Amino acid sequence: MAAVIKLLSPWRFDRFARASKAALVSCVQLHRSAAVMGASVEEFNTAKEKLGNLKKDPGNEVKLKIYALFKQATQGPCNTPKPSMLDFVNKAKWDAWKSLGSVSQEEARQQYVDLISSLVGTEAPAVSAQPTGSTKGFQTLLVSTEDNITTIRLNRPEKKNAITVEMYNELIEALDLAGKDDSVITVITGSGDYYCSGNDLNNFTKIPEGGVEKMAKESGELLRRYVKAYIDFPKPLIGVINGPAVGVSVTVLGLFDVVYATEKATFHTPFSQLGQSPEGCSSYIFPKIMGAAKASEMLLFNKKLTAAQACEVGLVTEVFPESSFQSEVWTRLKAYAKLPKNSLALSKQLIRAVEKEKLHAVNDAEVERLVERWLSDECMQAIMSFFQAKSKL
Ligand SMILES: CCC/C=C/C(=O)SCCNC(=O)CCNC(=O)[C@H](O)C(C)(C)COP(=O)([O-])OP(=O)([O-])OC[C@H]1O[C@@H](n2cnc3c(N)ncnc32)[C@H](O)[C@@H]1OP(=O)([O-])[O-]
Repeated sequence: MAAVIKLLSPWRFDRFARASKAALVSCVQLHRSAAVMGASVEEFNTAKEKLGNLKKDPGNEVKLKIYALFKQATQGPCNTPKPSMLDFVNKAKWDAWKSLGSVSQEEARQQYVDLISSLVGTEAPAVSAQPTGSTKGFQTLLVSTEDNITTIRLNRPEKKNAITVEMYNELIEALDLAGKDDSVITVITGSGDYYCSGNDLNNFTKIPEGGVEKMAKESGELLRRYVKAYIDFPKPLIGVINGPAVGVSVTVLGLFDVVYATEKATFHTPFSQLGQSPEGCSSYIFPKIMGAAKASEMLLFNKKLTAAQACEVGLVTEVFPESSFQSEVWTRLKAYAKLPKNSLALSKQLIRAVEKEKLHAVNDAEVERLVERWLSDECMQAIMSFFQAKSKL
């Protein structure tokens, strides 16, 4: 580990940034005739320059992410042989690159730009009393505002963006800030090959002094606030589902205004498998949008839907081919974000107002049931099985 820290020290990092520039030149040459959507090569280039001007060392974990995104953006998925266990530095870099899986070069470029702008944003002096996504630093999210769009990117790709207690709290805060900033629309998406693997099951292993009852009560309160943040969100909220989605990351999609998915996304709510029960207002919204039987297949019998099936039942608005997903979706979102801000927000609020009270009541009831479930033998047994299976790998 000491070796990793040494290699990625600020001095070495500068060298890495300079080496990256050479690689970038070839990338620009390669792509100079291509029509570039999403983050352009120029934006990528600018982000790379901004990286060299960072005053604060962003830490090894972030540097590894920057490295991985750069490699993915310029060379594509990692196909090089795995370095030996004793080659700590190259192994750490290889692991970071490999964890991006099959993320496209275009998406990696977008994530690289978002990551650098979020790092620059946290260093920039506040220019306005009004909070904006781009001036807030988070540990588990990348939040940036550009072209009238605030993007909240779940950013634990090595854990498939599983939602820790910290991430729940940060998402609540990020949504609160996005609701108040100058952006016209807000987007939630994921880093890496998954959109999100749902609740981080390690949340259940951190038992406070008051015991499991206290843990269940606190988790319930957190979940209630988390779902409330979606119910009350005041402007259009768009899901850009870049890969598989599990559990609570699927259920809250019913509270989004529009959901765009890549064809490789899947939608899975394995609640009964985990001895749990539905949340995110899905016990009300899913039967409403897809009919009781289709909702039961998902919420009771753990049926995993493909993106096309999720679109057929109305959970997903539109499915895109993986190869053009990022460019098509972001082109469309940039056009949406040019529409009049207040008209969009007020129209969304009218649509939501009809059901708001009902949704809060459903949220309360679902949380109450889940708090009981978390204390049940069925649930504890299921969580133990997950960790037992993991330890056998
Ligand atoms: C609170 C409200 C109620 C919420 C309900 C829900 O959301 S219910 C839904 C709850 N969610 C679930 O039941 C999903 C549980 N997870 C899974 O079933 C699988 O991980 C997978 C199918 C998501 C991906 O399989 P794959 O073979 O492609 O990848 P991989 O397995 O190698 O994963 C890479 C690393 O990430 C780790 N990690 C990933 N997800 C979680 C998680 N949720 N938790 C903890 N850790 C998680 C994984 O352990 C591994 O860590 P390691 O070993 O490197 O230290």
